[in-house]
Amino acid sequence: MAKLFRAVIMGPPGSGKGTISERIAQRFGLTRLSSGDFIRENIAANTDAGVLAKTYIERGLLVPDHVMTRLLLPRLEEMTRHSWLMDGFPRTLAQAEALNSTCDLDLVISLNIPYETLKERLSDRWIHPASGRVYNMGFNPPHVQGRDDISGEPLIQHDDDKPEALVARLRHYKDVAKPIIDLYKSKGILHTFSGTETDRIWPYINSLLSTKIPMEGTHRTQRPCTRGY
Ligand SMILES: Nc1ncnc2c1ncn2[C@@H]1O[C@H](COP(=O)(O)OP(=O)(O)OP(=O)(O)O)[C@@H](O)[C@H]1O
Ligand SMILES: Nc1nc2c(ncn2[C@@H]2O[C@H](COP(=O)(O)O)[C@@H](O)[C@H]2O)c(=O)[nH]1
Repeated sequence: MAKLFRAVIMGPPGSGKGTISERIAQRFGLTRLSSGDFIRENIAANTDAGVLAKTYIERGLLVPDHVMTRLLLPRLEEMTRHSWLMDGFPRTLAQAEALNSTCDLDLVISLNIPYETLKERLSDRWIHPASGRVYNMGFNPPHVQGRDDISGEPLIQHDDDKPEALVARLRHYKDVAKPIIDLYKSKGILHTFSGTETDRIWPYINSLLSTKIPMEGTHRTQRPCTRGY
């Protein structure tokens, strides 16, 4: 069995999940899986799941668990020969339990970023809706202000990225994330990183993963992801 490594990255809105998961994918050659990207693909393809998911996203709500698990878990079953890092799933305990019945995770990264930092980042966050590409006027601005670097299409800001929406969003995140964090802590696979700058957190994540991700040539047995949900 070729070496495999499966991990999840979680954190509140604006914590740098997308930013850090891109760096991890590039540095360690993992496949980056993003629940948001899966949803956008289904919305663009006008699938039943995409049409349903859109009605929730447009209201700034989480997509129902059964829709997310039906959307994501079959994709994980196709990834039995790949190492991956999942960004954005699980977001609820039900999702974590569904994932747990399907795949063995090696590691979970949890980002613990102060409220004021989240508020500042989200107020400067601009997104290309179709691709989910993310920019920040202070951290990674687009080449042309207001335009996506790849498509040139306009960037937008999410209403729920506004400061007045963040307090409620953050409270909801803490409520739903706590049992997931407790679950992974009890499994001994949770690693929490705190700070206000991704560039200062990154070296610690990099060195942790360098010790955890199997080198070429090492072999580990691991059950493939199977339809356990
Ligand atoms: N695991 C999930 N369960 C339920 N809904 C999800 C899940 N992942 C994504 N979504 C929905 O899709 C939307 C877009 O997800 P995406 O991760 O791209 O952006 P985001 O969650 O707003 O990012 P951030 O956490 O940085 O604010 C989310 O706002 C949420 O409504
Ligand atoms: N000013 C900073 N902005 C940052 C940093 N790391 C990420 N970001 C930006 O914040 C949002 C949220 O990141 P996401 O990856 O969770 O979407 C996004 O706009 C990033 O570009 C940082 O250290 N400083």
